[in-house]
Amino acid sequence: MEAFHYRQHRLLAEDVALADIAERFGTPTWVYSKAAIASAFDEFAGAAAGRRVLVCYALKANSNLAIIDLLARRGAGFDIVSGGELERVLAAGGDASRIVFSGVGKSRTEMQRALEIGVRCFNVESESELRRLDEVAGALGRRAPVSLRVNPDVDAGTHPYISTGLRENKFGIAHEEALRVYRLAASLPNLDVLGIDCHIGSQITTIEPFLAALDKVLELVDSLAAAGIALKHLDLGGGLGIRYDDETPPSRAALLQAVFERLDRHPRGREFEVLFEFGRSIVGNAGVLLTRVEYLKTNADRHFAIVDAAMNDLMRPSLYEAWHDVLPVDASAPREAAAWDVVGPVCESGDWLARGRRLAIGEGDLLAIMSAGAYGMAMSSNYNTRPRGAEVLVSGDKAVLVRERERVEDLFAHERRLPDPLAG
Ligand SMILES: Cc1ncc(COP(=O)(O)O)c(C=O)c1O
Ligand SMILES: N[C@@H](CCCC[NH3+])C(=O)O
Repeated sequence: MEAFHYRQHRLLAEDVALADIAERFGTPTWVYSKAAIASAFDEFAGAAAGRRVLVCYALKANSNLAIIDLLARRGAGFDIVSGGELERVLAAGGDASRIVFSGVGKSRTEMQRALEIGVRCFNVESESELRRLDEVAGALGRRAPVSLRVNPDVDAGTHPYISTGLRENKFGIAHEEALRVYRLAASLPNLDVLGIDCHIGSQITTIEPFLAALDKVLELVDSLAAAGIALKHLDLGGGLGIRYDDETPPSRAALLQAVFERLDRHPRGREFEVLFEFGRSIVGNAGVLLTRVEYLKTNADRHFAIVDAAMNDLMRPSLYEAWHDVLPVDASAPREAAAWDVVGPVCESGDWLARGRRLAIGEGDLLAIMSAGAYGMAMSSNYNTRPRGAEVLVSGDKAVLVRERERVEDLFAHERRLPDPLAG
């Protein structure tokens, strides 16, 4: 059964009516389905059965502690990109030895902390970072486990803002440079070269780019072996897309099977442990943003439904012109359907969540902005001093608060009025 579905015209999350959640917790509120998150992760884990595979959940997609906890209990590893995300994994009970640390700009402090707690691997993205990591590890008297993130120059066919595997992107080490940088890594005294890493982009809806990147990775693995550098793992990144509108991404199992088939054709393909860093495909369709219509407003040109969620809550539409389906929470009352622009209260013309949607809605109605589990709350801000919404996790007929709604006073709690010397 779909996690979000209608029963007698009422939209439910599992067995809980979204209208009841709005009543209990207010709006805007993010609602996640535990079963949907668990089954997405389990589909990856099931497809990997019989192989040495670690699916590392990319925290950046949604870093709520309850979600980390849920995935940690199912055996997930974690892909992090900051010291903050590292602390979240630990606070949620995740295991340091299952963390891979990605990102182009790791600070010394972040490196120290990650070495102290013993992360699984650093995905290093530049020569300077490699040298710094060696130095930081040496000062601590430790060895740093490393992979180099290589940039395979593969077009993943995604929105230009989220492609990462092209030569022009800031990510990774150019494919042609990789052998030289690996030699450097192998020569530095405080590093252990463990693997190779590659992540080509996000919301990828076909299998081909993953296989093209894997081929480039395997070519490198062979050149490295010839140079006497033997790797233990391949980290193939994340990036599998989901259905927002009419996309038809491969299933999680189909992607993993295609990858394993390709690996099996390589003479040493079975020797490597395989890591993945999936984010969106685990949580994206497991969450919605629940919002209430404040006002309807029609001018000569457009119909606007002004809702209580905005671009500060879900910025994907304004940032990428991303499509999110919009569903009425109560689909029973027939009203004349018009084409509505669903917009928020923020003072920006770019503040919209959906445009030109045929919806039958009235003031006070509840709407669900669908497929909002990934890069929703995680990318939200407090622009216009808007407290961010609550987060609720549903399991069966239970709904629990997993993040309280912010209060306005929280938002300026760390600010100061003019201190004395400047007050005059
Ligand atoms: C290094 C890295 N790993 C994993 C991910 C997760 O990607 P996705 O949510 O598309 O699976 C990202 C984001 O694109 C990333 O930058
Ligand atoms: N934040 C983006 C994806 C970027 C993925 C992070 N590398 C989105 O909402 O689609």
